[in-house]
Amino acid sequence: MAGPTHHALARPEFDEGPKILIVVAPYYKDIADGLVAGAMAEIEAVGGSYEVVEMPGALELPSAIGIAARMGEYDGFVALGCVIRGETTHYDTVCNDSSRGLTLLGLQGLCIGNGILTVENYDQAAVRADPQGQNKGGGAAAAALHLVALSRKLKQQGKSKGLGFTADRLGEG
Ligand SMILES: Nc1c(NC[C@H](O)[C@H](O)[C@H](O)CO)[nH]c(=O)[nH]c1=O
Ligand SMILES: CC(=O)[C@@H](O)COP(=O)(O)O
Repeated sequence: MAGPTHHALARPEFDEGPKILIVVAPYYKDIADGLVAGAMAEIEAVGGSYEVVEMPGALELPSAIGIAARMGEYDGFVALGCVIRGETTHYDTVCNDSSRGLTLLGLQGLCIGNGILTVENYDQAAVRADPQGQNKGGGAAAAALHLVALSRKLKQQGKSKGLGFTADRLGEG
């Protein structure tokens, strides 16, 4: 069923292309491939670069980002995967804990786009993963890029005002 159109922000602009880590769980491979394609295109569109790492399932994505963030190499992260409801309550665990993990990392200052689909069936996932469809991979990348842009802007403002910037992000300091 068609719903209201979502408003998308204009793409942020960068003097220096951001380096993004795409962390994907190819638990449903075709779905994951569509999500990654959409994310790659969005990052390329702003002159950014990316690397891709795979994890077994959505539950591993927050941990993988937490580990990678400690390297201090990436400006932002995109978490991609798909959770389809099964017969047991495991669906709720995977959906809720993957989302909670990403949110907690985000609140610590990491720039993360959440592109983990949480759906009832494969068809719902397919239309959301398709870069020519709902393009949720591209949307997750766009979210990460907007956070990177905000982070850089605020750091720059801090510098121009002669303020020290507190290195309180994971992987800094
Ligand atoms: N059921 C789904 C999973 N389950 C696997 C978990 O994410 C995790 O890998 C396992 O519990 C080991 O820690 N993962 C998905 O990405 N999608 C699912 O539908
Ligand atoms: C996401 C899930 O929970 C699913 O893959 C697991 O299915 P089930 O609840 O039937 O074990």
